Amino acid sequence: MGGDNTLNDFRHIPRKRFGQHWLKDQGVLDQIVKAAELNPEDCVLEVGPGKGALTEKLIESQAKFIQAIELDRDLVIGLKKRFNHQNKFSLREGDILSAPLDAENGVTINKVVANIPYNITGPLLKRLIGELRKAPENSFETLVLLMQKEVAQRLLARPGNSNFSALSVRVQLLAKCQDVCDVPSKCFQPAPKVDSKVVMIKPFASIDPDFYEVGNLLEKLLKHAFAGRRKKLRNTIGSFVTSNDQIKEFFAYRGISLDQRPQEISPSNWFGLAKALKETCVIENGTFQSK
Ligand SMILES: C[S@@+](CC[C@H](N)C(=O)[O-])C[C@H]1O[C@@H](n2cnc3c(N)ncnc32)[C@H](O)[C@@H]1O
Repeated sequence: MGGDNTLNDFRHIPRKRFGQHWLKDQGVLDQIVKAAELNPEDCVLEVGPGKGALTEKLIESQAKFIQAIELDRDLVIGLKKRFNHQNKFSLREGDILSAPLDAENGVTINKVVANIPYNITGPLLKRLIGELRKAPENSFETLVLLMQKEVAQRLLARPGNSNFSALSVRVQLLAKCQDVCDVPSKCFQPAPKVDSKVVMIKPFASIDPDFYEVGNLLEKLLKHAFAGRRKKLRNTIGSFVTSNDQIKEFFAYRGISLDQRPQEISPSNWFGLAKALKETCVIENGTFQSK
């Protein structure tokens, strides 16, 4: 495409505050695009096109339309020069945490493909896939995201794994996560201090609206339990479990014990526990009391 595809096409000193690490490994760029399984119906959102290494591959793919959002004004100038003649591409200057998530040509975006700025990973995931207490604004079919390995491992971890955390529970209740590939720091220029990973996230298509009411309580429960992740449940949430017969029954029915630690409890059991609590408890002064 146009021959202008090196990282040095336009001079720009990478800005740390924008998490700027240019992906230079063609093999990884290809794997990201392949994982997104782009077809002629797809409209893709790219977060932070930077100098356009991934953008170029997305434009070359079968996807119908690419909507990119870039925060750094200096990069926007170079990107416009490089890609604005492409009629399947549009660039919005703005912050992905507040910019509209629709495409400028009116087409509904169904996939997100991005090498994301690490410093906004948490709020970005919340905006793109929603939260336990709040549905997302857009329901995307697939997200293929390159992120810090440590965070990716938490998204992928299963109960019992040392990386299993409150984030694992939150995300796994909202989406299916799959490992795509590891990305060592040498694949970037400049190289970040940490390694990365590409993850495919498929948000669940239908989430019961009641989910978010229970989710609100589950959020409190997770904070409480994972604040003492090495502690047995008995010592964090034990008092209201043992004082409530229905919750005791729930533990027995699901085969959960108060001698377990929070990272041993599956996402569906966490949700079930929150649901049972919602039916039987109220929160007063930050603690659970039987209704
Ligand atoms: C890790 S770089 C990826 C650049 C390019 N996609 C690549 O793969 O080489 C992250 C990009 O996101 C941009 N960015 C940072 N914060 C942003 C935000 N809040 N909204 C939109 N873009 C942002 C940065 O300027 C940078 O271009």
